[in-house]
Amino acid sequence: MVLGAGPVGENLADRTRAAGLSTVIVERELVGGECAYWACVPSKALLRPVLARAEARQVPGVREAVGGSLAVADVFAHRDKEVGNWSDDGALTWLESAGIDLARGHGRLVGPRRVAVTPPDGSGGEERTLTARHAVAVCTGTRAALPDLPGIAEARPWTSREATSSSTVPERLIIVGGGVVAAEMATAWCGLGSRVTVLVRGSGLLDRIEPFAGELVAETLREAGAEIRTGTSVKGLARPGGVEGPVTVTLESGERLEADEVLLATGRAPHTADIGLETVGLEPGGWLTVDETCRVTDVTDGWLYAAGDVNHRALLTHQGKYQARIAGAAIGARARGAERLDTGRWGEYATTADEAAVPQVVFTDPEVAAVGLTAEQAESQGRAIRVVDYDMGQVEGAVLYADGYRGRARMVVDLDRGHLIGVTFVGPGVSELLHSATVAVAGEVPIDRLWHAVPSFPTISEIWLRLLETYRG
Ligand SMILES: Cc1cc2nc3c(=O)[nH]c(=O)nc-3n(C[C@H](O)[C@H](O)[C@H](O)COP(=O)(O)OP(=O)(O)OC[C@H]3O[C@@H](n4cnc5c(N)ncnc54)[C@H](O)[C@@H]3O)c2cc1C
Ligand SMILES: NC(=O)c1ccc[n+]([C@@H]2O[C@H](COP(=O)([O-])OP(=O)(O)OC[C@H]3O[C@@H](n4cnc5c(N)ncnc54)[C@H](O)[C@@H]3O)[C@@H](O)[C@H]2O)c1
Repeated sequence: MVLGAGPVGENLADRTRAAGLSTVIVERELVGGECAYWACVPSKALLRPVLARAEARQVPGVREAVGGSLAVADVFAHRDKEVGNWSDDGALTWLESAGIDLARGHGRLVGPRRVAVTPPDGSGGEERTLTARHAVAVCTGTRAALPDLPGIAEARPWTSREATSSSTVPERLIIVGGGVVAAEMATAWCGLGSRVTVLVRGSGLLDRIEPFAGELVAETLREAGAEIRTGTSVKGLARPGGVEGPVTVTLESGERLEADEVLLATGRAPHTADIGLETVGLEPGGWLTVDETCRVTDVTDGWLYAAGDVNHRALLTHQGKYQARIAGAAIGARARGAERLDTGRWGEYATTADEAAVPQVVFTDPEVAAVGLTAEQAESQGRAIRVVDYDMGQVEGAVLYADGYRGRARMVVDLDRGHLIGVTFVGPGVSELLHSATVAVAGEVPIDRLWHAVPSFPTISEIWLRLLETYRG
């Protein structure tokens, strides 16, 4: 039984079906989850035109043709199409073809292996209790975590949901936060025509990635007209004129800023407060701690699993789906009576990539793509490393891609193991470079062998050659 039909729940259900188990998935909103309707998909649909225009403006001969503003109505219409107009009809067809049953409603554990499903209000359905023969997998994802600010209810701030689904461009938009949602939404709404101000509590954007990435994104946002204020905390919100009026943001310094909307991009909280964890001896409301097969620790008989955002290992769709593939296979194998699974490092039933090779692309202008450890993270783990940086603007393929290409790459080499443990790129078009780095890190490809992986001329991939040449001296 799978609780939550986001990308992770869907994949886990698919894998347990493939393992021959009858599978039911419980979903209280839309099959497809946050990712499909209010996160990855709509945000990328809003960002793609902004990034395409930014790149085209760096190509002589094309620059002049794309000088104007975006056709925002077309951008929104395309976004709406990509999210199926917030209908899950397509996903239902897939569930049926995969042989997965759907129970619509809010799922809540009511004891070991038992889940009560409360149908949505007004559906006329009745609560029923389902019992799993083998396992229950919690894939309930997250919601926006909002700070406890005075005036927040009255101010009706945007969360990631409104920021990805709005079809109105606010004239002035304040974004609170400096993480991935803040950076991407600043890029999107600035490109769509809002005057954007980003209020960052810390010293810069994207502080979990190599510092040069956030610095270049901030520089580009500033050039596009956004204001990025670092070391700035918010004390309160207000919307004195009611819903139609502007919102006021009061800073710790006492300064007041006014905007038409304010987006709080201040992190995520797990959907675990109301799923009956207390009925199986777990604390409600927190992230679920799991082992390498995504089995929740401290549950007698090991029937409870948690995959995706809810276990807080890596809040990314692709990484959650990876966990789902492994957890689904482990549930299937254990149901067949397997007593020992290969859960060793990089074993068939181990989510090893979660700690060794998590890739992430941030779709800002320019794009940021990173996998594995930053230099600082590697050092704090006490690894003997060598860091190699290269200016991507010196690579012929990059210069041909965008006139005046600005970007940088870093590889972190583990000197004891002789392979890469982290790679970061920032620059136009780097998102499609990332998988080469992921293969090198997850495959632990010896750095001497990478020397024989020859990148084509003249592509941006020649950054690999430049990094390796610099390393070899
Ligand atoms: C603005 C934004 C942009 C993002 N962009 C990207 C991106 O480009 N790439 C990327 O990899 N990641 C991105 N992410 C992160 C990504 O959205 C999450 O990692 C991903 O959605 C996690 O999938 P999930 O299945 O674990 O959870 P979710 O997608 O949150 O799905 C959980 C599902 O469970 C349901 N549910 C919850 N509780 C219950 C219950 N009690 N009973 C029944 N159903 C329940 C929910 O209704 C939901 O459908 C983004 C996040 C945000 C906020
Ligand atoms: N392209 C992608 O892969 C993508 C895109 C969007 C989101 N995501 C995922 O979604 C997750 C959530 O993203 P996010 O940006 O909401 O969270 P985040 O944790 O990345 O960033 C939250 C930011 O809010 C700040 N913050 C927290 N509390 C605050 C407060 N009270 N006042 C001011 N600032 C405060 C933090 O300092 C941080 O800068 C991320 O983990 C990310 O991996 C991924």
